[in-house]
Amino acid sequence: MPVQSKPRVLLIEDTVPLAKLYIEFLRGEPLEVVHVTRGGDALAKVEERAPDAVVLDLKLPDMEGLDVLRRLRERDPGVSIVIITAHGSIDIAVEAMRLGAFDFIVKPFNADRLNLTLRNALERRTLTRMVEGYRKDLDRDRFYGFIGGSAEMQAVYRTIESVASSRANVFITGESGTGKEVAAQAIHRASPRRSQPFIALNCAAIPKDLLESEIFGHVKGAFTGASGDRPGAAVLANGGTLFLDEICEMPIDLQSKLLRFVQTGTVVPVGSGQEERVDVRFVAASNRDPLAEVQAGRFREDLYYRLHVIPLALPPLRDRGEDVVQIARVFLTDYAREEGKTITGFAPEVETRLRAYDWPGNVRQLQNVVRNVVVLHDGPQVTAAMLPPQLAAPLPVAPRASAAHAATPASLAGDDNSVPPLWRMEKDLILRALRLCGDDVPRAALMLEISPSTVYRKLQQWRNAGEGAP
Ligand SMILES: Nc1ncnc2c1ncn2[C@@H]1O[C@H](COP(=O)(O)OP(=O)(O)OP(=O)(O)O)[C@@H](O)[C@H]1O
Repeated sequence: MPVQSKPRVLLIEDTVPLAKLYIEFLRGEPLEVVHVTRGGDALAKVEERAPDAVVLDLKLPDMEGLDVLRRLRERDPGVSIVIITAHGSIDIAVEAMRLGAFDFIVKPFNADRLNLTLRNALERRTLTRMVEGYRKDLDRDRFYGFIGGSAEMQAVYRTIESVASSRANVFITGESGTGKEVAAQAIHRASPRRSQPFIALNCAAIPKDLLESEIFGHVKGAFTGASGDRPGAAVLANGGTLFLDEICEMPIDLQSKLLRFVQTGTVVPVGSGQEERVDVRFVAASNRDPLAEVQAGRFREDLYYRLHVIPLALPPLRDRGEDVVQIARVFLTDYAREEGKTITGFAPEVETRLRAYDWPGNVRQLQNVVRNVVVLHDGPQVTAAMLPPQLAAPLPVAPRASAAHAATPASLAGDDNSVPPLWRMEKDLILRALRLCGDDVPRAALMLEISPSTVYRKLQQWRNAGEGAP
C-alpha cells in the first residue's frame, strides 16, 4: 500500500507559549504541524512545500495578518486558512472571511474547537483537490503548448503530468509533426526542473562528425577549427532537461558514448581526458519505431532500455477527431492577427475537408496550410477555393484501401448493354466509396460530394431493410 504523507498544517503565531499550547492540542491528530512566528517566514515556508491548511493569528510583528492571508490565497487559492482572532476584533475576522478565509476561532479556545475546525478545513481541502482533478481531466483542451481536447490527447496530457515530477527518462514516438518537441517541453515545464535549462538537440540535423562535440563539448585544439573550449548540450542542460530529437539517427559509435553518459552521469569533452559530472533528465524522440531499429541493428539495445523507461506515443492528427478543426481555428486567429487580415473562420465545407484529410505531415502541415491561406487570401471566411490542391481536389484514393477493394463493382463495369437500376448504382457507389476510405463516412461523403448525413441515412435504411451494410 502506498504510504500517505500526513496533512501539513502551517501554524503562524508569534506568541511562542500559545503556539506550544496549540501544538499540544493537536498532538493526538495525524498531522504534521510546522510553526513560524512571522508572516515573512510563513510565505517562505509555503514556497518550500505547500501546506494543506493554515492556522493564522492575525496579529504578527512584521506584516499585517490580512496581507499574509491575501498572499497565501494568491499563491494557492485552494488552501484552507483558519484565522485566530481576539475577542474585540470580530470585524477583522469578518473581513478575513470575505478575503477567503475558511473559518475563524476566537481566543481563548480549547483543543476540541481547534481540532474540529482544522478537520473541517482539511476536509474542504481534500474535496477542492478532487474537484480540481476532475475538472482538469474533463475539459482540458490546452496543455502547455498543446491545443486539442480529444480523448487521445487527454491520455497524453495525463502521462506527461504523472511523469513530470520524477526524473525517469522518457521516449516519445510519433509521426513527423505530431508535436514531439512540444511534448518534451511540456515534460520539462511541468517538472521541478522548469527553472533550469531545456536544451534540444536534433541528431538528424547535425553533421555526424560534429555531433559528438555538440553533445559533449570540446576543448581548445581538439580538432581543426576548435579555437577555444566549448561546452556541449549535456553541460548546458545541467540541472535541466536534455531533449535528444531523432535519436535513432545517431551513429552507432556515438550511441555507446551516450550510453556511458546516461549510465554514469559524466561526460568527457572531445579532446579532454577530464570527466565532468552533470545532472540531466533525458527525453528522447523518434518518428521511427525504436524497437524495430534495435532489431535491425541500428540502435543499441542497452541504450534503448536506458532511454525507453517511460514511453509516450503521440497519436497522428487524423486520429484526434475534432482537434484538427480546433487547432486550425486557433492558428487562423493567430496568423490573421499577425498578417493584419480580417479572416475569422472556415466555411462549413472547409471544416469537413479538414476533418476528412489524412494529414501525413500532421500539425506542422496543418500549420503550413493555414499560414498559406492567410498569407494569400483575405475575406470573412476561408472557402474551399482557397485551400491548397491536396485539400481542394476530390479526395485521392485512400491509402488504407487495398487494391482488391478498389476494383470496380460488376454493376458499374458497363461490359454489356444492360442498365442496372439507379438504387443499385447508388448503393454500389456509396459502398465502394466507403471501402476506399476504410469506412470513414465523412471522407466517403466528400468523394461522393454529398453530405455525411446522407450516407449515414442510407446505411441505416439498408440495415433496417435487412440488406448488408457496414
Ligand atoms: N497539439 C498541438 N497544438 C498546437 N500546436 C502544435 C501541436 N502539436 C504540434 N504543434 C506545432 O506543430 C509544429 C510541429 O511540432 P513539433 O516540432 O513538436 O513536432 P515533431 O513531432 O517534433 O516533428 P518532427 O518529427 O518533424 O521533429 C510546431 O510548430 C508545434 O508548435
